[in-house]
Amino acid sequence: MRLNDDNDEEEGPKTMSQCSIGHLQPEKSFVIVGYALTSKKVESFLKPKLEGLARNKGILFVAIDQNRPLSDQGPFDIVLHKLTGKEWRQILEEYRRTHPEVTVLDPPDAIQHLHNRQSMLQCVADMNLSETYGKVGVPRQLVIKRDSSSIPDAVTKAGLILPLVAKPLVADGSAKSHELSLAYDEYSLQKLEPPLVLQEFVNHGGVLFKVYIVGEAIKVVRRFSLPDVTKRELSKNAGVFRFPRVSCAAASADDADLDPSVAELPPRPLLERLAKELRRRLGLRLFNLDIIREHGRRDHFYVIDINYFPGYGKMPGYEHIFTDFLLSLAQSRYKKVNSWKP
Ligand SMILES: O=P(O)(O)O[C@@H]1[C@@H](OP(=O)(O)O)[C@H](OP(=O)(O)O)[C@H](O)[C@H](OP(=O)(O)O)[C@H]1OP(=O)(O)O
Ligand SMILES: Nc1ncnc2c1ncn2[C@@H]1O[C@H](COP(=O)(O)OP(=O)(O)O)[C@@H](O)[C@H]1O
Ligand SMILES: [Mg+2]
Ligand SMILES: [Mg+2]
Repeated sequence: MRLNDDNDEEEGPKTMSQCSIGHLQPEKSFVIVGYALTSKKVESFLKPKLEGLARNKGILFVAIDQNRPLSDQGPFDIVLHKLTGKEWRQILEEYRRTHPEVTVLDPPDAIQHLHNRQSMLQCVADMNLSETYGKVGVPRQLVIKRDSSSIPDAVTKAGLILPLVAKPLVADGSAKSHELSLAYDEYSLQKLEPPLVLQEFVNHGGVLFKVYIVGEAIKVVRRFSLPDVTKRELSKNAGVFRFPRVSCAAASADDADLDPSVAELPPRPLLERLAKELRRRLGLRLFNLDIIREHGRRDHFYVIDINYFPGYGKMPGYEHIFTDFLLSLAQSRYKKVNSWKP
């Protein structure tokens, strides 16, 4: 491993993923990052600009071959991954146990915590963050494990107010886990398919904030979101409206001409508190939060979604932020190892 030489120049891509590490002997001078990602993720994240900048900073990305034992590959300084399945989780856990010198981003069990929409938001609810800069909570929600006919009763008992957003309980990245519905009336709730989370819909002016976290770094962008539901609309409409992949279809709202009270970003100190606390409680370093501001209440925020290793490719300047983060990890690991030496 070589420490950051701060050479920031961007140059053309070198597809190191196709090179043999042994041949280049990069372990002597480079930070080696093994990655296990879907081809979609490789395309959106591992763009030529990132690989080029990384290379200039002394970082090499090397594809992990899932058909070969992980221990036979590398050696890696860092392992970056976003794949699903129990088998893969077990491979990673075993690798973490046998290779404590490698930083695995992030621990599989911590990621697993985000694969359930109830446990995902529990940390935010427990924090009950309320301070000078505002209040951060989660919308009131109810988990329905089975029996759709019981939903109207359960909703009344819990005192949830319509409309409700119905989200699949499991958030494992599958297309199905992103199929959301908006339910306008109690009777129609029976049409929903458990297991799901029923969440109060919070009017937020049709814009949400994506808060990207990469280690200590935080970057916020605006995205268009579902429009507000007025009282009149609520009284006129009935039924369940389905949205197959509402969040992915949403365009950036950063350059849009928005009402300033809707567009104003959440206060930086509030986001820093929230991110710091969530990093600690979730045990994760790579994630984003979908945050909305209750329409008309400047300092009332709700976290509605947390995603592991999200679409960083859409985060402005992610190449610099990500490579700096990888170097900082390698540096702290280097310091630790050297402090053990006599
Ligand atoms: O595909 P992208 O680049 O839009 O990224 C997706 C994220 O979009 P975003 O960062 O919010 O723009 C997306 O965020 P949302 O859940 O849509 O808010 C997820 O993180 C998604 O991963 P998964 O399907 O939940 O495992 C992410 O998908 P993967 O790229 O990880 O498959
Ligand atoms: N409680 C809510 N109030 C208002 N809008 C919501 C709420 N929950 C979700 N949404 C809208 O639905 C979209 C998708 O919901 P989200 O929980 O982020 O699911 P996904 O994991 O599929 O992105 C959000 O980006 C937002 O536009
Ligand atoms: Mg989302
Ligand atoms: Mg999500």
